[in-house]
Amino acid sequence: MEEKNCTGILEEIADTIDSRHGADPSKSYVAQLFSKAPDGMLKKVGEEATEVVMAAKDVADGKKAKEHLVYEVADLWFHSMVVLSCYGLRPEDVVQELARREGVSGLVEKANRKTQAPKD
Ligand SMILES: N=c1c2ncn([C@@H]3O[C@H](COP(=O)(O)OP(=O)(O)OP(=O)(O)O)[C@@H](O)[C@H]3O)c2ncn1[C@@H]1O[C@H](COP(=O)(O)O)[C@@H](O)[C@H]1O
Repeated sequence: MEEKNCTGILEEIADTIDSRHGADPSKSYVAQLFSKAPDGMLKKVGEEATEVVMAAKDVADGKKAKEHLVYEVADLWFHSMVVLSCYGLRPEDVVQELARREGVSGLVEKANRKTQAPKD
């Protein structure tokens, strides 16, 4: 399979997800998730996050191959992207935030969070 640029593929999937607003839930899984928002949509993120933790443990214990973790993280990223789209946000917004943090020690960033966190 042709390897795609990471940001490019995230943007393409986000475009598809965005296009599902108002779509028929019987024809689109993303439209189904939007129709269950917020609770049903957000519940999936919690489930997928738990599955990532379990997959990582299984990989660490040698019970599962590393690809299993990749598979579960892909589910988590996908469901997180659905939530972003629901609130008018894009993966580019997340990448921009990560870029802003790049090179800043997590310890320094943590200390700054108290003064720089987004306002409620
Ligand atoms: N990347 C994904 C993607 N990753 C995972 N999933 C779905 O996310 C679900 C993962 O949740 P689970 O493992 O809990 O599976 P499940 O039990 O079937 O899910 P539920 O019935 O509990 O919702 C599965 O149904 C997967 O098929 C995805 N569904 C869609 N996409 C992308 O979204 C696009 C639009 O999808 P549609 O709106 O369905 O056309 C697709 O072209 C893809 O690019």
